[in-house]
Amino acid sequence: MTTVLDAIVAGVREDLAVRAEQVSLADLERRVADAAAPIDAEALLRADGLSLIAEVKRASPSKGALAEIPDPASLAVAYADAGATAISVLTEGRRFNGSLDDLDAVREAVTIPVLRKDFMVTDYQLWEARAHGADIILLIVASLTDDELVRMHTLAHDLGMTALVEVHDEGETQRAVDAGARVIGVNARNLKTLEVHADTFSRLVPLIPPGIVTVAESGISGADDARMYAAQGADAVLVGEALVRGADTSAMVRSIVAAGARTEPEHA
Ligand SMILES: O=C(O)c1ccccc1NCC(=O)[C@H](O)[C@H](O)COP(=O)(O)O
Repeated sequence: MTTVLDAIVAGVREDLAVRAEQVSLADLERRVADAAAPIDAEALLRADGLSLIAEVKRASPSKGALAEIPDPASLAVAYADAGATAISVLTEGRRFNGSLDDLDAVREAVTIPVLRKDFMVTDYQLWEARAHGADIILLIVASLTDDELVRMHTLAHDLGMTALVEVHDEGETQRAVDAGARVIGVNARNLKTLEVHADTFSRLVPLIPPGIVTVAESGISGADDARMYAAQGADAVLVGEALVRGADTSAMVRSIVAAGARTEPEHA
């Protein structure tokens, strides 16, 4: 049966083939050589307190249109000024209405780490991410073989980027750990069914060895959820919809950051 994730990845591969015709890998390699050095996002996410990765998200397969975001750079600046640790930029065009232009605009506008959030299935996309200034890339375990996961994780680190390795069940968590992941994102949204289960993080976090940075992703609606994940030991939360739909984005960022700062992990 074709899942939502399969359908997204099929579209990503088609769009990628077009871009690869226009910009060669050699061109990307030259741009990477000239690019500013990436920021060590892993170290920032590892720091005390709960970090917030705030997402620029216009639309999604689960909810359709969320927000127009005509100026992603000013949204990113608002996130950064209010205390976000990093900015996530969705660059997939068909379902999320994002682009590499959004990534460029955000990269230009902020000095904190930027995550290229996309469905990475080839090495080319990693070079592309770095050429466009990304400090972090997403590797979704469900859409990669073990060999691809290890190879792309290694390449991301060789390019100086942090790899956010995303899982949503026990098997994927083990695969991420075996691949040497240093930052694991536990996605409460099952990307095959789009169902969100808020208990996914607490179920999977015991399987993640100490020392690996953990990020709770999806379905986070505000400070109460952030407090809950901080108490369960999350190092960071990744929030999209609640921020782009909220009436006062800066206030919501500040409240999430403050909630995490005041919460001790339950096992501490
Ligand atoms: O958001 C979706 O509907 C979605 C569907 C299929 C694949 C990925 C999807 N989202 C990507 C994300 O991981 C989220 O944008 C991110 O975790 C933020 O989630 P939220 O705060 O719930 O917007």
